[in-house]
Amino acid sequence: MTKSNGNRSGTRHVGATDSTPARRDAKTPKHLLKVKTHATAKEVETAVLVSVPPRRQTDAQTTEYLDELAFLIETAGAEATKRFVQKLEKPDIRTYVGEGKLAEIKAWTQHENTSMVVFDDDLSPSQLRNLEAELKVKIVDRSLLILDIFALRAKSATSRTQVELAQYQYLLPRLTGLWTHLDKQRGGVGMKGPGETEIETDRRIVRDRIAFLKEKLEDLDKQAVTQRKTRTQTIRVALVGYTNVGKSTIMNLLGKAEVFAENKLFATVDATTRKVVLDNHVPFLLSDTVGFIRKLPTRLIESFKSTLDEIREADLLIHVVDISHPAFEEHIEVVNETLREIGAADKPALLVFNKIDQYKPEENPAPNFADDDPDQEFPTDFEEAAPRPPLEQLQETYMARLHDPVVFISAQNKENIEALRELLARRVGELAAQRFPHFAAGYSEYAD
Ligand SMILES: Nc1nc2c(ncn2[C@@H]2O[C@H](COP(=O)(O)OP(=O)(O)OP(=O)(O)O)[C@@H](O)[C@H]2O)c(=O)[nH]1
Ligand SMILES: [Mg+2]
Repeated sequence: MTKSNGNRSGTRHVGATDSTPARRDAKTPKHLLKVKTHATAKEVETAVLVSVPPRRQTDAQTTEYLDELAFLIETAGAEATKRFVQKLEKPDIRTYVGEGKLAEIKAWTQHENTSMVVFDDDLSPSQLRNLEAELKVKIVDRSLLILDIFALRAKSATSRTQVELAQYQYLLPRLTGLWTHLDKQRGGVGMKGPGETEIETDRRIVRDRIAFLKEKLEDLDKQAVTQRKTRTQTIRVALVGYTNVGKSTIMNLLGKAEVFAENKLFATVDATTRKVVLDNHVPFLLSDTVGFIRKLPTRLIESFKSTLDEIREADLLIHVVDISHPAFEEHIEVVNETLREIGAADKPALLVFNKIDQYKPEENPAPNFADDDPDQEFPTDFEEAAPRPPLEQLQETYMARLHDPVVFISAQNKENIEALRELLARRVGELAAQRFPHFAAGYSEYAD
């Protein structure tokens, strides 16, 4: 772990890791790369997490969200070492947190090894600038963090172009802040200086680049559409769900594919499609897709259009849920909401509750910042989360409550996979019978 203070004296970080397509692409202007790239430290970077929950949010939820943010940080290759929480009606317009909290954060970052301060929301360009001026460490917001992870994971031409486009769209309104490191050199010179001209030049370059990337994506999209047209004779099924729930693991089980599955968020960024034949049933195409997460910026969702087309064009969705996660019900909501946003909410779906091996009833998710964080301002109003019911009870509740078929499995221990296969084969059979009625006689044995 580094003893020096991270990026304090270095170039500021505005959206790229060393692995970003932006950086590898020879067409990106050199001077832009210089300002937008930070050295990916060989040592583990340390991060301070900051959250401003609205007053109605329970402490258990706040902990849950901070745990998720810490997991995102870990996935990006850094380590969360401290959490600051301030309950406010809404974040401060100037510095996201209030003055007092900002002073506390500053005192901490000055005395403890801190590479960056990470905010669990998106910051406005002016908040970003003010915080950077005040704290003098790398400032990272939620979009930037997710973009960094996507950049690390994106492999295909399409997903790399999508990430690069999203990075430049993130960068554009924030370009003014890029020149703050010149302030000292400019001294008493007024606000209009060579810096401003350079910003305008950079804005133009970035806009050109955005236009170029959009065109490139359109071309890639056309190719993908042509490719997908050849698949119209086959039923298409897409795995969807919150990130890290086990989609790729299920894909590997059903599709005999080797898809990268890992206990990290956003292990999958590229969509993968495999032909699946379950025993003697109707063959179908199964796609593994990028996971969803709360507060996923709409802009980011939009730039992943081609990946999400895989979901939009599917005949059936397998919505995978990690039932061992304390916030699984909220995750279901986030996924349903995201499906609504991308126009895929009305598709037939199977709900698959995964990780039953890890489900622990009676467990209360307790806030863990209460004990070790003297800064928190609301220790008294901790609301206990209700204990979780036994698995059997949960199963009955869900089976009774939902219209869609439900199945409970452990992809890891291969528990109840047969039930999933049967359900899937039956649903695909039914859909095939509707889509291709003239063939119906051929598979009447399972289209019951
Ligand atoms: N205990 C347990 N772990 C599981 C199970 N299924 C998957 N996992 C683990 O959960 C982690 C995430 O699995 P993935 O298959 O990568 O999840 P994903 O939904 O594809 O994740 P992203 O691509 O990141 O959105 C891995 O470490 C898996 O080994 C299960 O049934 N039980
Ligand atoms: Mg995956």
